[in-house]
Amino acid sequence: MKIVVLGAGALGAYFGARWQEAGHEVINLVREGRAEQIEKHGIHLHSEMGDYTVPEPITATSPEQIEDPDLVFLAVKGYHLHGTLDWLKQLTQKGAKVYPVLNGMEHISILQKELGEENVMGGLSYIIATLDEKGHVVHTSQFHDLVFGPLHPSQQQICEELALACNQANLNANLSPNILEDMWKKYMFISAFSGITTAVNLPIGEVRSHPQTFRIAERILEEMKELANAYKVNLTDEHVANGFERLRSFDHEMTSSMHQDRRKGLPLEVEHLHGGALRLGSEVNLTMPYTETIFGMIKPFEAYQK
Ligand SMILES: NC(=O)C1=CN([C@@H]2O[C@H](COP(=O)(O)OP(=O)(O)OC[C@H]3O[C@@H](n4cnc5c(N)ncnc54)[C@H](OP(=O)(O)O)[C@@H]3O)[C@@H](O)[C@H]2O)C=CC1
Ligand SMILES: CC(C)(CO)C(=O)C(=O)O
Repeated sequence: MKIVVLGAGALGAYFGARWQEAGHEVINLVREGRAEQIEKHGIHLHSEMGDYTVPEPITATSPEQIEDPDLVFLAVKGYHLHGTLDWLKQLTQKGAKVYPVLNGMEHISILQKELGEENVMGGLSYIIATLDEKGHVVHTSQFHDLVFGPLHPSQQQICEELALACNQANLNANLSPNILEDMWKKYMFISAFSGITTAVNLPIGEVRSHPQTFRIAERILEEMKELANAYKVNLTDEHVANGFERLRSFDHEMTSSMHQDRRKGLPLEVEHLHGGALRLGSEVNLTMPYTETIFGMIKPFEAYQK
């Protein structure tokens, strides 16, 4: 497959490298700064699932340099989504489908409106990865999972081709028959996990040691379930219980990517995640007091620089 990685940061560079390792053609479509960094230091994975150096990383700095792309793996932060739309339009006009892997939900309707429903697949990822000072990927979890599926009947074939490509690679992949529900499950979970860890600036183990604090995470799961239900996605109390159980099962030091970003003094995706949930809630007259409080607590750090 010919895969364009748009957003060759922690997650994009990681999965791009895994596909390339399996023999697929991967083009990292990057801005100037990242192009220079890749030129200087290459793409390297420090990974619990096996280190890997991409022998000859391919970069492009404009879609005009790319012919016949099959797929765009879109792995930018929510606050960079709008900056990718022109390039995405050019790539979809060249025949590519877009697999967005961003946390959250708001980006889906934006992409569908801008690119056409037939061009936007559903997707998400479970991984814990970040970039070091050389722009190398540091992958610190035992999981490196991709979940994807069609949001439009015309996408079944590309999803099956991607599943085959993933089967050949050092990663876990799941072609989901109900990707919308899976995305909402992740959105529910990440709103609680990233919300509580980022707001109190502590890893999940510390949060768990204070039941009053941990309870807030459970309340956010419940609010997100109500929100999904308001959008006719059937999340249940069992999904809430599973999400809460997952938070219980994480290692003491485990934390969310948003909290890692707060620690590094990087911008935060809180507007896309919690802000997006509140906007969706207000459209269906759903009040979400815990989500609103967490949103307000994180907001001052959104553009915080060390
Ligand atoms: N990291 C993780 O463990 C996980 C992340 N996610 C989600 O995945 C998404 C990506 O996260 P992550 O990989 O951590 O983010 P990173 O910040 O590491 O990477 C994002 C990359 O996008 C690039 N980018 C931004 N705008 C553009 C543009 N217009 N054109 C080309 N490249 C662009 C940035 O490059 P530049 O240097 O030019 O700014 C950067 O390299 C987020 O939504 C996150 O929530 C989900 C699960 C886990
Ligand atoms: C829940 C987790 C760690 C797993 O991928 C994640 O998505 C994040 O922190 O952004």
